[in-house]
Amino acid sequence: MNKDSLWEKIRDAFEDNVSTTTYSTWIETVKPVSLEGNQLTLELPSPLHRDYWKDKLADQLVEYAYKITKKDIIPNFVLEDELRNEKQSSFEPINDDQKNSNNLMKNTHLNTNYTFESFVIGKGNQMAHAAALVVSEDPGKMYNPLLLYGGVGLGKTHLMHAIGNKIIQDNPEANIKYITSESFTNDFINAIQNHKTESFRQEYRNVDVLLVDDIQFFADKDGTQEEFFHTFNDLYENRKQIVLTSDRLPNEISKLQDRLVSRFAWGLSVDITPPDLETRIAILKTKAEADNIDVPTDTLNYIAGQIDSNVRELEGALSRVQAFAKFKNVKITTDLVSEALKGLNKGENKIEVNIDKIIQTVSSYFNLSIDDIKGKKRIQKIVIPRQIAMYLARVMTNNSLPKIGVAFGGKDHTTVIHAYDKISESLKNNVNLQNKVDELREELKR
Ligand SMILES: Nc1ncnc2c1ncn2[C@@H]1O[C@H](COP(=O)(O)OP(=O)(O)OP(=O)(O)O)[C@@H](O)[C@H]1O
Repeated sequence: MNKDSLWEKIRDAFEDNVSTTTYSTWIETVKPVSLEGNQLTLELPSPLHRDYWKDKLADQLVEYAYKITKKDIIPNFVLEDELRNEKQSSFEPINDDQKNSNNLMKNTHLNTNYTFESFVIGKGNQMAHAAALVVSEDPGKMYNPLLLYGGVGLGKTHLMHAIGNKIIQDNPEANIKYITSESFTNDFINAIQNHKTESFRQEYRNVDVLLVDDIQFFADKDGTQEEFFHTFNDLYENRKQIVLTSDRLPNEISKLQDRLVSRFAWGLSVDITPPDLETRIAILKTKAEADNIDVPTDTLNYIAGQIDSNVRELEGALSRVQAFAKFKNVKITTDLVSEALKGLNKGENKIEVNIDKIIQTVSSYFNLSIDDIKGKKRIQKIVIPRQIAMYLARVMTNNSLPKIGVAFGGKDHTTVIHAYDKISESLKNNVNLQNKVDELREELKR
């Protein structure tokens, strides 16, 4: 693989995982310079970019590069003018120590920045935090598996790493493995191809703690599910701790085998919901302090009021403001923030799934009119699509139940709950419905 194709893949991985702001500010501005051995040299436009990369993105880059190449790629960040002056020799690649300070511990793939100390507790994540803490203090005992679920960017991965970091801190000998379900799948496929399934099994079944991120991507992959089922059983029987994250409850993941769904429910499942205003302010305060950024309180309040989707977007907004102020060489004020975040608030920069779009998409998918979906007709042909639309509104948007009810022609919130329960229940064993809901989800994300 050459520098360009490797960088392209890494860039795409970032694009899928960061906000548009973060992507356009920090990722798109990078140019690959060379790939020599394991060292990937990247050119960045400013010292600020280099600080940001080293601080916030380098560990993610190493992780993506590892997934792509199965090698530990070492990033080397250089600036445009440094390259021009051919002073490259003064820019050492990141050595192992620095890499650790870039928060990636090689053996576990844990991000050492994601700790309980750096996690702000609020209404939406209180339970998840408490459960994670219990698991980290006594792994393999109380809640096994622990499943953290909820929307994107709400801190599931953070808590999962915090568990791993705490266990390592208390017991440096502990064998901890963090992996995304996609990497597990890739590892498994590679193992089959290279006739190394035995060592694959050894690797996964010899751990004390297995942390698997984003299990929704197991959907549809029967062979991997089968393998994971055995891994799970083995670890569980040996009282090893398993922690899982997912964007929804396992029974809502269509094409996840029933035996996995039931095992995942053996322990404790806790959801994380979007942070309220106070929590968002507290998170911003913590981040600003950690990064040594001087932001007046009312300006922080303003940012928290503008960005209400998730914590990742919130962090992206703060970074954008910071970069903006540095480039302009001015202090951060509410006016500056308003300029920096123009066009960005309320998730405008991502594909928005709102209730109206859901109603529209579902009605045309089933060849019905919008009035049918919003109306009161009780014939089967309409009732089911209406319930599917309500279900999607509940799982794909952050609207409250009463708000969803109102958008569906002024229905009571109990109707929405009923629709949600009905569809969730049917999704467990109705393959036809699963396919329809999957197709609709895809359509809505387009
Ligand atoms: N309560 C919190 N306190 C401090 N930081 C938080 C909190 N919640 C989330 N974050 C930060 O927000 C960012 C996104 O969180 P994280 O990656 O854990 O989300 P996620 O729920 O795993 O999302 P996804 O499903 O997209 O992987 C991280 O940088 C994390 O540190």
